[in-house]
Amino acid sequence: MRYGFLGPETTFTHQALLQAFEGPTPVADPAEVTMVPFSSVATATTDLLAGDIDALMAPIENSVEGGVSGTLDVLAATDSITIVAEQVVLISFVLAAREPIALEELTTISSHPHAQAQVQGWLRTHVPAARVATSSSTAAAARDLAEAAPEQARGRAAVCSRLAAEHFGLEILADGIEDTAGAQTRFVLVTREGRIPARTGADKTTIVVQLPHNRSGALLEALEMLSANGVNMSRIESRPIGDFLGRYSFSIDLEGHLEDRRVAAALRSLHRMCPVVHYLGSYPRVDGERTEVREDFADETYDEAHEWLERLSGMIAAPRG
Ligand SMILES: O=C(O)C(=O)Cc1ccccc1
Repeated sequence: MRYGFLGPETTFTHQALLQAFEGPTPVADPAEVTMVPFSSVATATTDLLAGDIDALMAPIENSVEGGVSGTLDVLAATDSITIVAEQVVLISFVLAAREPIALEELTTISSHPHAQAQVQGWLRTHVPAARVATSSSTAAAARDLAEAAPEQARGRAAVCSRLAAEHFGLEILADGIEDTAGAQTRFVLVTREGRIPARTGADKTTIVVQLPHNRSGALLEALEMLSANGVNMSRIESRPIGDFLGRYSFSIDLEGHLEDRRVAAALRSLHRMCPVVHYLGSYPRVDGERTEVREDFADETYDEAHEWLERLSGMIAAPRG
């Protein structure tokens, strides 16, 4: 099996993928997996859809910056991708260069846009004159600097993980330069085939919905369908659909599994109401936190209600004919 990730080795996405093979419920046997680096989530997604890779790890949400639009948009655009697992990685950055150098002498600092956003305060204070350049990943910034000709490496530094700096043999000029300590990024592992991992009792379900156009209170109505079935959300984000100004889809994480009657009932209601509901998958929560379900939202209660109605329906007289 071939699993894609934003490369090269030692990116945060690579760390998320390695984490997915550890712990009590590994997503696969690492001995059976070839890890394939990509330079963007978009190219990796094309290869996933074409069948060149079997799965792909991609960042979806950051505790500081919020949703990762590239991933959210890819997920919203296709029905043939399923999320099968999530991972959370603690994010901390170092500033690294080829040789020890005074911060005042730095002219260019390269990194991935997510990393740039998370260290911008530190860079403004400590290296205000340096230009910030974009790399395809934090580890790519470290690797490119390590491999550059000496005259091209002069005055340059990379923002990356300590692991990447050490792996590519760079000098760490400053450690822990993130503006928010303890920031985390959540990643999802997506596959092409529509097989849904079984319910564990500590699960999440991800959907993307488009609401009926120009209907006052449509979002409220949709949320009421979740609330009426005791379904809690752990993320909701709006993303432009792209065809007209003002048209948005909503990317939503729900607490629970498709196998939970309450989640299934909420999805049925959303399907009745919304022109588009993309079901993106149900998968185990990485924190293992089990969902507390009130008695009136328990599977048995839904089943009893269903049986009750079946009994009543059985009493309806056949039409006279
Ligand atoms: O560039 C990386 O290392 C990535 O995996 C993308 C990223 C960058 C910064 C925070 C989280 C993910």
